[in-house]
Amino acid sequence: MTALFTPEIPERDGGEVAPGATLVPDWLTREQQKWIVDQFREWVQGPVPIRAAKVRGHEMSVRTVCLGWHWQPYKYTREATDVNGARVLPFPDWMIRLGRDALKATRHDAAAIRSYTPDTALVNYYDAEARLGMHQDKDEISRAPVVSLSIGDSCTFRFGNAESRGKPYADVLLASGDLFVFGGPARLAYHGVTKVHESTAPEGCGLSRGRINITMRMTGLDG
Ligand SMILES: O=C(O)CCC(=O)C(=O)O
Ligand SMILES: [Fe+2]
Repeated sequence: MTALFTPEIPERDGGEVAPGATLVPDWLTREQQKWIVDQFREWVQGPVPIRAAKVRGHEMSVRTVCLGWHWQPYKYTREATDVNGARVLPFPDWMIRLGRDALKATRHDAAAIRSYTPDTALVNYYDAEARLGMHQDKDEISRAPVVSLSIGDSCTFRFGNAESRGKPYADVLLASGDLFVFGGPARLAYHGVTKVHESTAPEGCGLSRGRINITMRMTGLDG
């Protein structure tokens, strides 16, 4: 019944969502989105294939493949000891450049841009039912900004505060091509994905169903 009425899709406004957190709608061109989806199709095959990470024995609904460092709840390793023991693919140079461009687009200062060297990316795939509970990205030692890119179906992204999973938070729409950067006072804010909006992927983005999200990060780890 509820589906007969307007679904709760948040507004899609660019700008500052919270101090330190900025949304830039339509940041990636369709061509860039499609090119990244082509890379994704290779990443998922391995050497460490895409998988649902297990949290306290339960598989997450989101599936993840990593670049540079492998993330598992709740640490980074070079080898995917929770999957097949293989070493993850190296972090691509083009993604470092893209990360710096993202900081430029969100008005970070020159020193922050120059020193930004992301060394891990968590590449998530969401089908229409997938969700991501409210969490902090805090397994990194570095507190450099997190750069998030979305491709495919849009989602409702909940961005909250650093104190608790609860209010205050803002619900924003992340659509295909959008950039979201959170750093500074927002770096440890709780956030999650409450809903994927099925069949909203635009023509030409390279993905006909589901949603890809890439978060690049600086781990601050050596070796
Ligand atoms: O899918 C998203 O937009 C957020 C992903 C995320 O928070 C994470 O991978 O830690
Ligand atoms: Fe996160």
